Amino acid sequence: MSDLNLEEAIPGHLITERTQPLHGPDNFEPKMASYTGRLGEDIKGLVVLYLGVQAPIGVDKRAVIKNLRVHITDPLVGFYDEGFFTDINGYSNHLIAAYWKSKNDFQSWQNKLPVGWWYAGITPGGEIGVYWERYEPSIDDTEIIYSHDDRPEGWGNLAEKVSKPINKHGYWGSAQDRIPRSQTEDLKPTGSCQIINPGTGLLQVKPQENLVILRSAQDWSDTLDKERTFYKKGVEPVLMKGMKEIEDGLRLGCYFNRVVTLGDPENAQQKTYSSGYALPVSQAGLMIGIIGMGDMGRLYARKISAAGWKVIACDTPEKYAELKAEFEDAGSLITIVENGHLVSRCSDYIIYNVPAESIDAVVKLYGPSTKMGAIVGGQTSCKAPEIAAFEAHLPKDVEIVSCHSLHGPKVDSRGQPLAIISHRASAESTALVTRVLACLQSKIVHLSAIEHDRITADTQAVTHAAFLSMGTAWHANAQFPWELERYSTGGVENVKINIMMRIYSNKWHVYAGLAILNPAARDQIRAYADSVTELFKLMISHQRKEFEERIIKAGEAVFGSHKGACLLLRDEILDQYSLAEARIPRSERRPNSHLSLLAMVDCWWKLGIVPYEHMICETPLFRLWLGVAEYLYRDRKMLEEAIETAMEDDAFRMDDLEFTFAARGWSEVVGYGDFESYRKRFEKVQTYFAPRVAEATRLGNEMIAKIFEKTRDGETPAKAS
Ligand SMILES: NC(=O)C1=CN([C@@H]2O[C@H](COP(=O)(O)OP(=O)(O)OC[C@H]3O[C@@H](n4cnc5c(N)ncnc54)[C@H](OP(=O)(O)O)[C@@H]3O)[C@@H](O)[C@H]2O)C=CC1
Ligand SMILES: O=C(O)C(=O)Cc1ccc(O)cc1
Repeated sequence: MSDLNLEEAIPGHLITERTQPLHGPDNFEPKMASYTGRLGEDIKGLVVLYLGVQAPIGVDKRAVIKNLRVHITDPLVGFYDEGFFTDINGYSNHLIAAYWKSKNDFQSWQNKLPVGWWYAGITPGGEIGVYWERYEPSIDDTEIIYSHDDRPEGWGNLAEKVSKPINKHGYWGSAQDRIPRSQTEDLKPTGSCQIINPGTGLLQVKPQENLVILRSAQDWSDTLDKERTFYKKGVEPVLMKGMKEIEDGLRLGCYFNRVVTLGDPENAQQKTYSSGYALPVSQAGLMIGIIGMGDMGRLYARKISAAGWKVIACDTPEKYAELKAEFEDAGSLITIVENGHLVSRCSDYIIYNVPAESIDAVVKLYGPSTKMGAIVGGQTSCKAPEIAAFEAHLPKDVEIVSCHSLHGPKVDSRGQPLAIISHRASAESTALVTRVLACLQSKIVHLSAIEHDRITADTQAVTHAAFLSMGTAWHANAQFPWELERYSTGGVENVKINIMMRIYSNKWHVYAGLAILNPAARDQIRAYADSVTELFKLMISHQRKEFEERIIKAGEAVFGSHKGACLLLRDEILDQYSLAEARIPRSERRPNSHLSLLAMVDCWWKLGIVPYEHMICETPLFRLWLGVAEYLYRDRKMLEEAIETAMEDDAFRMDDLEFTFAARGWSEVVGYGDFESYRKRFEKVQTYFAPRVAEATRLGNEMIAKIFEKTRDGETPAKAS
């Protein structure tokens, strides 16, 4: 090709001194000619708009398309075309692709139209949906390449002319080399893809910076006989196979790809184009390591790989074959290896998902194998020992960015808090971790390790201590609470029973680790046991005045500033999720002393904790626990009944006695830092309740999903009465 006098692919006025390396071999000469469209030098940036209408096949979309078309056929629109395709979910789509030469032109066009014109008449939840994808690439973010010099395509239709054969094509990475900005920037992605739901059925997706958007087209309308047969039989099937592969090809780095035929189904042209949204090469190339493939490791591996990142994972060597069979199916982006050394040496970002009490030993074992310059984090619920292990055993060139999903593995991660702890890391590496974990669609909270442990001591450890104590007390009294009339009273009792069962259905080490290893947690659990004991003593000695005053004072301190605010929970929802066979009508319900809740509020008051301030790290269980406490304290009648019952009614006395023993017992075990005694206490109760765990888990999941679905959809909770 050297005799063809190749033109530089980057337009002359955008050439600058290159500081980034080219991807091709030195003195590369393309084997065949390609051309580019030359846009006018006055063009500083473009606006691209894909306007789509989507509906099940057979549904008439014509009226909606007509409404869009009316406004697209406007002289301010530089170029547009229309086409159709069936998407990966089997819906039929009509797609208008429109291009403007400047933001000003686009804005002038937009200003003529009423707000929301393009979805006017669309009913949320109806059969027809519309989408609006707008991109505003600056001119040095664009490139065009053609195999022929007489077939403009896409924004190439805005060009003044077509070049002579160009120099940068025919090698891997050449597309990036043709983009003017790649002369001085590596075009690595920054930020994270975000999905925002502003309500009213609209969903906004904001991709990270440096997303690759491409339109590639084929036009066989001029082919005849042999050439057409060659295209139809030899080229198109292979092309379509490739298109299919990248259509659901996050593993190849492509968010999605659509193959559009120009025209409409009744009048299809002999032209197709595909429009794809790809991750930059660097994302596809990164390897995410997971050490520990238990409940949380699996959740992370599945979500991260589904978002297009390559994952390499291990658990203990005995589980290698079983995990390999489970995760390495065709097309999977997950590779299973025998041990953490193999994960560590090739991963760019490693997440330890192992029990908290073994974090030091596991990091000590695999940490030295960590790839140079990698990022390492952990999922354990208490950060002090995890960070200490990283500092002790990781090479100094390794960065540390930890995380903590504040929910169990069976809870939908969307909208739940996710703590990111950037401990020893550049802003870039923290951003990378944030981008990888964006696939969980959680609410990201950036905290230091110390802040994290202080807050979670309250949101998690004390909450768990209360429910653990309930289970221990019911077991000590040989009761299944849902079989007893006095606990078949709906609302608050349902929460107590379901959450108690939920905790005992989980692994003991999860709760032991976060309570025993977090010094703040130990102190708070002790304070809770003290509150339980002191209130119980006032109850059995009938010191009503002191008891009542204490309850009211604590309630004022904790809930006083939230009087007008919305309640976190509602009885109607909680009532639905009961393990009991018979439900007692609300009017006939026997009040409870609610010692566990009164002591919780008393403990918050004594420790000066305002639990609402910790909502940034709320777990589903904490939200429920605070929700029922709030519910009790803001319903004057219910609180008075609880005080009356605590003082005068012996029906709950035995339960409250055992609850007091249990709270002190758990506090002691945690105080001694005794994992083995913790395990024994936990498993004894776990075994007792095991027969009903499956059903309780289902109910608990439904209850949590319902409550969080309401919150996520922005529905206002009940107003306080
Ligand atoms: N479950 C939850 O609700 C949440 C848990 N967390 C935290 O996340 C971490 C993981 O919890 P979770 O997934 O629930 O616990 P799991 O017990 O389900 O998973 C931990 C896994 O790590 C494995 N493991 C232990 N040692 C090694 C090793 N040397 N190499 C590779 N794998 C190893 C364990 O194997 P084995 O069992 O054979 O020892 C187990 O399969 C814990 O620190 C927990 O506190 C955080 C948020 C929520
Ligand atoms: O919601 C809770 O408190 C749970 O029980 C689930 C859980 C357990 C451990 C964590 O570190 C985070 C969440």
